[in-house]
Amino acid sequence: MSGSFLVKLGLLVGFVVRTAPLRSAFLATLAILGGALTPALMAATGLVVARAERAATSGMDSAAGQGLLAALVLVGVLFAADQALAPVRDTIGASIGSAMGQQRRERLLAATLRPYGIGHLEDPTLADEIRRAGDIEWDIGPLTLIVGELAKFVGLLTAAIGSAILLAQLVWWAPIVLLASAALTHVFMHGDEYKQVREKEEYVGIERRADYFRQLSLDPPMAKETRLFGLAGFLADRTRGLRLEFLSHLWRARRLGRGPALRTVATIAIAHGVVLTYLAMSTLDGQVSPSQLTVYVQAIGGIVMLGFGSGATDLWWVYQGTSTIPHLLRLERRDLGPAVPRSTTTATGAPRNEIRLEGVRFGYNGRPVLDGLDLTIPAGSSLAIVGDNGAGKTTLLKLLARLYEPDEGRILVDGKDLREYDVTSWRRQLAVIFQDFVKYELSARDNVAFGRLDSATDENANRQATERAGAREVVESLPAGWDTTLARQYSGGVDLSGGQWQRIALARTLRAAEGGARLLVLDEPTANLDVRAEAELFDRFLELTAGTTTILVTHRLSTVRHADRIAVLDRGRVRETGTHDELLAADGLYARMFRLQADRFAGEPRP
Ligand SMILES: Nc1ncnc2c1ncn2[C@@H]1O[C@H](COP(=O)(O)OP(=O)(O)OP(=O)(O)O)[C@@H](O)[C@H]1O
Repeated sequence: MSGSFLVKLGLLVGFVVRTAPLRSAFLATLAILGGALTPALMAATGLVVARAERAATSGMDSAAGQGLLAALVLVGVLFAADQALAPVRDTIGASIGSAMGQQRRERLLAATLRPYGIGHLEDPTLADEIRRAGDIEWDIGPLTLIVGELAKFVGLLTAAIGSAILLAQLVWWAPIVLLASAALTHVFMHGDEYKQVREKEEYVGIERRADYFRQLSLDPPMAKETRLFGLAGFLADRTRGLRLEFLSHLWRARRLGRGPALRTVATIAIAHGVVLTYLAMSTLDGQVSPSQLTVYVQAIGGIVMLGFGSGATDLWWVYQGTSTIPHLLRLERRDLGPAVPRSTTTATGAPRNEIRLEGVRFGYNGRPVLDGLDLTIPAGSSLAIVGDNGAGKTTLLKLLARLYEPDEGRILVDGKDLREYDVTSWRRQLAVIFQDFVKYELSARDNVAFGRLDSATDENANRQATERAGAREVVESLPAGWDTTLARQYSGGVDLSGGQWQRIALARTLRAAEGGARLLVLDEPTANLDVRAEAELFDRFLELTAGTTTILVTHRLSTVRHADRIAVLDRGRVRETGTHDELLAADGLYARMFRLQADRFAGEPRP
């Protein structure tokens, strides 16, 4: 029980109170009331014993007999009240707990969504911190249970204080000795467990890794590959191994060594020996009556409860519960990246003239990907970007979408730095399909309508975009049409082929374009289509989007020739730009790439 525990406890209590002030006050009252019932019950039992002695000699009809009956009724009422309070306290505790869980989820989400970029989401230290601020699943109970446990512990503490007051009537030092012994034995028996909670926070990485293994085994798109490679058993073994590694730390901490066990026994023996001997001698001397003896023996139990049994368990839960809130608060304070900057410069209607990248440098973790890149994209034209794997094509698109900001250089849209524009309005000008576009496990309608959420219910627009993307037949073939969930894991759901998915994603982008997006960005949009479908679709696409600025990334150079201009990206820079014919005539990098692909398709290598 360190000072830091008390600070964390304060944070937890603060969180509880702010989440539900009235319910918390009611729960605290119930907990204290419930706790006070315990010493009251002890005193009432003493009364029963005292009156029973007198009633035994004077009979039940006597005043003493009536007094005994009254004392028995009192015991019954106190006992019933004790029993009735517990479920009410647990119910209120659980309701505050679930409100806290909800609050925490919302605050976690708000903190991680606040930055407008995505760089922070790729930071492993943040992923660990999110896990710590959430419920660490393994062996730590959900926050929902903690409030009830806290209330129970407050009850036990009240009961222990009441018991101490009762016992102090025997001799002032007895409660002090027993409280000290309860605290010491708790530390001897559970000290390592507390240390372990602190250490467990270091192991969230193991837990994340095990979650991933589980997902690899169970998530259908991944499971198909892992089964084929015969990885199922291996993954199960690795998951089990990681879990055991994680739990072994717990077990080691929980194993009660000989030293702590001996210290515990010795502490109890000495403390209880001293108090009980004093009590026995006082009873034999006639200073303590049998009824007082009954009360004192129970009071000893009431104090000791704090260190053992349910008191220890409650405290343990509370301790674990206190570990998550500081992480949440730290995460909220942590600089995860700039929040959406306030700007009154709307990007609506941009780009009208051009997008210009000037000396753009950008890298991940200090490793440069784009290195002094210059590129101009006239508004209303189509540009194809080609380059080897890893050349930085997708990275360039992400910079345009402001998912990252350039480390150096700038991106100008109509002569103004992109950073000056309001980021939300700029993103509304974009319609992007990334290579790894999202296959929403939702209805076909949602999958298309998400391109323009503010008019998602416009069925006509959804249909038109789908028709234009060549996805009408895909939707028509679905068992429940637009309402079909595009994932087999849901009842009535179906999965689509890679090409069908791509058409649906294209429909989503067109939906955004028809809703007013001015810059269409397609990262390998036709990689899953057959050659004929690709040619048809791309011709149609450029025709439909004529006048809209279009950036297309592709490895298929047969597609590229339809674009107004082509930019070749290599080693972080644009090395060549021009039309297909100009670049072939220049006989540079593009010409070499084109010949290589043409040879492959022709099947006859040229010299
Ligand atoms: N989120 C990321 N974190 C760290 N490195 C990254 C990240 N995304 C990409 N990279 C690295 O940046 C480089 C450029 O990646 P990028 O995806 O932009 O290339 P690309 O030209 O689109 O490649 P491809 O043709 O294979 O799709 C690669 O070396 C890649 O490993």
